[in-house]
Amino acid sequence: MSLSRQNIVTYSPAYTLVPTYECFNRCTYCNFRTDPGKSPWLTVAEAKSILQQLQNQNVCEILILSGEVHPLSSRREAWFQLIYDLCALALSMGFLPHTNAGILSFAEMEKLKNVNVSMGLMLEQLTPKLLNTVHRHAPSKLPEVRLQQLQWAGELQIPFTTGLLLGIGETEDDWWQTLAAISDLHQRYHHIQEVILQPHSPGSQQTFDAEPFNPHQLPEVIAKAREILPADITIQIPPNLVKDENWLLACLDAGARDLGGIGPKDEVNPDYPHLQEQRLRKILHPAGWELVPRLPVYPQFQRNR
Ligand SMILES: O=c1nc2n(C[C@H](O)[C@H](O)[C@H](O)CO)c3cc(O)ccc3cc-2c(=O)[nH]1
Ligand SMILES: C[C@H]1O[C@@H](n2cnc3c(N)ncnc32)[C@H](O)[C@@H]1O
Ligand code: MET
Ligand code: SF4
Repeated sequence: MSLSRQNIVTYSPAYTLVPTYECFNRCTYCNFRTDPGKSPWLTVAEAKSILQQLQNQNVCEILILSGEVHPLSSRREAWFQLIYDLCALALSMGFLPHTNAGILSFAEMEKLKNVNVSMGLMLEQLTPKLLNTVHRHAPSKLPEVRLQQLQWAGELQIPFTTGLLLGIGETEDDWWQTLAAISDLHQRYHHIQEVILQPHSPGSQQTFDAEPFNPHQLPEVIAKAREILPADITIQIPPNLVKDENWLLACLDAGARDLGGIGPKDEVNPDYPHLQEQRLRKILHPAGWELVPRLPVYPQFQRNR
């Protein structure tokens, strides 16, 4: 690698499609979900008209981010088919789909592999303590179920994004254990392309009454994560959740090298708008960083389709 490339920070010009906001889980930090049956689903026709407007706008990634229909619900199959059809549509229009639709069966994951360039699922935190608090009514957040998703993605050789949600009642030791688990799985399957360190950021819809994760702690977490994770995993931080410019720069100094998907709306944290790309450049450039767009699949994972 040439010296000049050491000061590069990447981001993915992205647009988020939401098949449905309805979710049978009730994570208390969630600002996204509605109750089952309470939100109309996105139609393929609506998605097509959105995607047509995005053509020639330099957007590559279509993030398909969804609330979850219960695996035993009679509506599960239609839900899955919609997600599949949205991915296939995006691909056919020249975009690169990345799906995070929560917990999938092995067969569902195997099918989605054919219409995604990469996929994602946050581990959040592996400590079972959270099942008594923020995840009490969220069966999809069982630690062993989420770890198994990462293992299946490895078996299927799907380039994968995962991460930690920070500040939801875990301890520092819990961070290192969750990171070590990601590291172990990657050493077995070599499929994790990036790890998101996502600071809990309270929004107007959530019931979880806690402070935002202290951004001043983030550089320390990143530095330790850099030590725990294999060097070929990139650390991603969401710039809209790290408001202070100096702390954003401190995160880069600590080892973060990617700013994730940047688009018109952060569907998970709608109360935290993204800075314009030009504004970000103005913050990063004086500090010696070059902001460069990337695809939702990292070069080392790119295969001919
Ligand atoms: O704009 C966002 N993008 C989110 N993304 C997308 C991410 O920033 C990247 O665009 C993708 O990882 C593809 O590179 C996620 C992807 C995942 O697989 C798992 C969780 C997230 C969470 C967010 C998020 O909160 N906001
Ligand atoms: C899609 C991902 O978004 C994250 N997520 C969900 N709610 C919040 C919040 N209030 N603040 C920050 N991140 C959140 C979770 O980690 C989830 O897996
Ligand atoms: N429901 C999925 C999860 O939590 C993805 C969207 S969260 C707003 O993993
Ligand atoms: S965070 Fe994901 S799983 Fe949890 S309630 Fe929200 S949409 Fe559902």
